[in-house]
Amino acid sequence: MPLKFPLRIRFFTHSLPGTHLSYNPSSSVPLLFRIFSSRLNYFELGSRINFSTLPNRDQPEFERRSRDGGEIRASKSLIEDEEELSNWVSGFRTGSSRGRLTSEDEDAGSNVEDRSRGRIQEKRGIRNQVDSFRDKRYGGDRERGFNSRIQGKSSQASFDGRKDTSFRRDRDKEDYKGLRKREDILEDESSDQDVKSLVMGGIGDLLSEDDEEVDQDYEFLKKKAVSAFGFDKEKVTEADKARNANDSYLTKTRFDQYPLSPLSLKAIKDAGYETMTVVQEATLPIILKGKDVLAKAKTGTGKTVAFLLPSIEVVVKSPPTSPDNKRPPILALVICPTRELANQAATEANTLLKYHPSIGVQVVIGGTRLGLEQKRMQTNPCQILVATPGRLKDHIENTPGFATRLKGVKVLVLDEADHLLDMGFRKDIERIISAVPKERQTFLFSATVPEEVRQICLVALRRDHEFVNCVHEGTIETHQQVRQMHMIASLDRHFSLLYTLLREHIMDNVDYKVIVFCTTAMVTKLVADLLGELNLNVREIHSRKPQSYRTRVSNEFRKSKGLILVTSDVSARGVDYPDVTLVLQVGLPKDREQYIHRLGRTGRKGKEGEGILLLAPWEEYFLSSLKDLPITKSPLPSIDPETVKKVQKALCHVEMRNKEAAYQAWLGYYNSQKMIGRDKDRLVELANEFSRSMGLDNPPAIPKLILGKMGLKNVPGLRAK
Ligand SMILES: Nc1ncnc2c1ncn2[C@@H]1O[C@H](COP(=O)(O)OP(=O)(O)OP(=O)(O)O)[C@@H](O)[C@H]1O
Repeated sequence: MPLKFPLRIRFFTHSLPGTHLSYNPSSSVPLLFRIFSSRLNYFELGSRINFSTLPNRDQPEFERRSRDGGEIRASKSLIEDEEELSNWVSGFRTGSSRGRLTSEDEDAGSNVEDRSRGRIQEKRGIRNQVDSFRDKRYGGDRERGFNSRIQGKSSQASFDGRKDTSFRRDRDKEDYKGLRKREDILEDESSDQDVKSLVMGGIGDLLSEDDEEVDQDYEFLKKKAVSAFGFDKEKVTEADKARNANDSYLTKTRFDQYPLSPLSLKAIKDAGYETMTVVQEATLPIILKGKDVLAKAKTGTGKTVAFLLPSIEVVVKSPPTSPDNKRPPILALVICPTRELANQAATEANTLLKYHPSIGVQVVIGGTRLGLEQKRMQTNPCQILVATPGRLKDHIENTPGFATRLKGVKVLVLDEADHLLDMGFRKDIERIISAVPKERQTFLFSATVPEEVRQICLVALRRDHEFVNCVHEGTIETHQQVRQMHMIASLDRHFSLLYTLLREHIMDNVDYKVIVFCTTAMVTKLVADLLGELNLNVREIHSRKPQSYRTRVSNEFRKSKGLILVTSDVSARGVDYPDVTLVLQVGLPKDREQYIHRLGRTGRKGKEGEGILLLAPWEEYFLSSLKDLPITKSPLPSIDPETVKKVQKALCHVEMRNKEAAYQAWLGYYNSQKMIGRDKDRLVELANEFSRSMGLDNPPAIPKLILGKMGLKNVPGLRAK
């Protein structure tokens, strides 16, 4: 077929430096997006081509690459939590959301339906998004060296489409305001899994892409790549492996070896940072040269300082703003996926700014009053702004003069970049990037940068950016000094096991500090209630708690010892709690990356730690995604009958409505997991097993509307109300 050949060529050239795959949605048959959305994920050409420009150095454990060609990942769950869903459902009932349900172009960002539809669109139109997004970044100038010169037409069309969408967005501003209110509650966008999974669960099946034709194309492309570049696998030397095994996060390089402001150096010294960490040493010289950077480095190895320090330098070197300027520019913009992380980054920035009194850091996050933030930004110095995406977008659209201030941005940072560029945040990030100048420096940092997200990263970065990878391919992404175990036990034993494991850990560690990760916010609440009933010293953090409470608990946990934090994924990434002795993950993590980030809450700064993943037998398949990590099977501790009784008794004291909410959230979460959600009968059997494990033989009834949205209407074993 004539169409196929050019598609292959274009796809292939995408991995070459300075080239760009173009995609014409009108002609590019489903075959192309099927290749992109599934196979390219595993097409590792990007990771195998090292365009290193650094001279050989044997000390730091990083490698640099030119931009490479991973591809777009399948999206994640999109609905934030039950509250959002039920709000939306009521909106639907009253007809207020109806327009959004049918309009393809609606772009209210936080609308549940938008998001769920977005997931399908991501699969189908992802190439479009990258093209049009890149158009924005490069001002629609197709002559900027991408091979889009050949394919400019289609991209221009999609750019026009975007203009249309933003026009509509303006038109619907009022409507949008109402939606933002709801989004505020959910500012930890896509961090809690609850009912955001509900709607998506039924969609998974539509997204299956196995197809013989795709297989053939994949093989063809792979062969071409290997023959063109003459190698099939990135070489990992013994020296690399030895360095990784050593796993030291500090280097011998001092900060004063670089041309940093003396006042910053003084603050660094006061903070007790003597030498640079690996990622700091690897990125600082490149950033100081003015380049964009995509950096991958293990958890807890100082990425925050790595991006803050050079950002501060940019601010220091910028001319001071006149006091008469009513809209002084924001010079550095740091985006973090969660509120806790944003607060933490701001605190670190303040540490580094100790001797720069005229430079101010402000934080804008959801869950606080917009008006207060507006006032703070207006009355205090605000050259550096740390924000979560939803709230930042809100300010862009609703705070007078804010958009003008953003025009001063010289540095844009995306912390946890892979997560921010994932589907849950993508629209907000697009909006934000379009609000800051194209002429800027951009830094993307994360402990995980899956191949399939790399392509998306390109939309924010300049063509000549550097990829700094401090985790060599072929070496492990987690810390050697963290002992990782998994345990497989039937659901009915999970609560007793959890209690037993915690008790044993407490007995062995006087200064214990444990984080228990649960699948959803409501399951987190249930587990926290249960452990509290069992007289363990617990705190809980998840998206259903008010922000003030979350900040308080987070600060308390940071400082304490002898405490267990039960949490959802709002604490999975970036949060720096020192000296965590154990991370216990109960149930299926959202994906491999989330497992790594959660585990990364222990073993920070070279310290030791322990990680346990507790799964049910039908969740065991997840382990195949961790097979390159040093995680071993652990025998189950024996549980004495007294413990079982004690746990059952404690469960009786947990409020019924919390159990009901946990059941519904559990069902929604696993419904969205492709492997489990596929077979609805089996899913419901498992959910009812979970219900029994809470002591409820009769599973709680679920509103019909919600069952409908989950695609679970009339599935035997469910009770509808
Ligand atoms: N040069 C340094 N020397 C010693 N400690 C440092 C240095 N730089 C940063 N730190 C400390 O290391 C700890 C971990 O840093 P940070 O939270 O930035 O890690 P991270 O790599 O961003 O982790 P994650 O991937 O989990 O987000 C922090 O307590 C920070 O203060």
